[in-house]
Amino acid sequence: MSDPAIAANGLRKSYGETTVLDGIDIHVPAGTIYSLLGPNGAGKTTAVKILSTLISPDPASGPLRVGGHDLTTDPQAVRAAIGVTGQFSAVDGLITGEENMLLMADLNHLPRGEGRRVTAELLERFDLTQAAKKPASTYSGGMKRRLDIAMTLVGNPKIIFLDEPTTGLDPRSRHTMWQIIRELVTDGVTVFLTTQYLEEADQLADRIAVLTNGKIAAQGSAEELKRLIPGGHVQLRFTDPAAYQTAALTLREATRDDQALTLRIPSDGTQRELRTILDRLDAAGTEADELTVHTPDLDDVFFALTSTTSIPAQPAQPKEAVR
Ligand SMILES: Nc1ncnc2c1ncn2[C@@H]1O[C@H](COP(=O)(O)OP(=O)(O)OP(=O)(O)O)[C@@H](O)[C@H]1O
Repeated sequence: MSDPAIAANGLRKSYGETTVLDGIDIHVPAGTIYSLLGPNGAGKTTAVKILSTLISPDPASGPLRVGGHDLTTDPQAVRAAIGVTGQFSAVDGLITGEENMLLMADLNHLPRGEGRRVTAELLERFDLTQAAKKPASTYSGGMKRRLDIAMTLVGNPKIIFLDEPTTGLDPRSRHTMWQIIRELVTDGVTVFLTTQYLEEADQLADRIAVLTNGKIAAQGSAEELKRLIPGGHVQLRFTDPAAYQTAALTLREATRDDQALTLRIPSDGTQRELRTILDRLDAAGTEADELTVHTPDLDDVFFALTSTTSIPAQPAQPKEAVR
């Protein structure tokens, strides 16, 4: 297996008495999307700045490697492997989109012809060819973000840090950006994404880490995180009262709704649990007309993990997923 794109162990950062990152571990396999989620001020931007060599970690941190290079001893090699698109865009509004791109090509020491070729290709890819000769200050928010990512790609980075890439964008531009991020990964790029939108992490990330109080409170896929908090259940709906009665006698732990002919069984929604329920129904010779798995959504998880109180016993009404 190849080296992880990012392997940070015991990452620490304090400002005076304030501990912002209290020894967090981040492991991102190459070619995947990792999302760091956390409330405002949790330390997401600090983590991005450290991993992209903009600020130093505390010396007490464990080994930190990005792109296979040690962050402390070989920051130049890390810089050559990464691209960063931050909350403060690198786009210069006074010059055209094309000129911004050519400037990046110069900064990356691309020969002139090569710079022009890459610029034309990226402007085309990000649907900016028509606007290429206009000053970037005339671009919409979505166009500026696309130009910003295009500029990051001029250096052909293997790892890209996107710090809140869709904040302030309208839904259509946000979806375009999601598509761009997915395509980056298809091309083999690793994406480290911070976002304040849970839906964004849910849509894009292979792995999500929830950062709170300087520590990672939980990490996993969106589905794994959703299973961490209570509220999941399987609902079975019947049209035949006799089938319903048989099932209710078989699944005695279920909550009954005799009017609606539905049974609700607490479950984490895993394949194993579903199979067990279906096997028990089979053994009793009965069959449900509809089976629905209800899982808490990522909002429920986020609030449960980042609130100061413990996980609520009654989370908000879970979203439904008919399977
Ligand atoms: N240079 C600094 N000196 C002192 N404190 C700092 C400095 N930079 C950041 N902080 C503090 O570190 C904490 C984390 O900030 P950071 O910007 O990393 O959070 P964030 O999770 O990115 O938040 P947001 O979503 O609001 O951007 C905040 O409390 C912030 O005030």
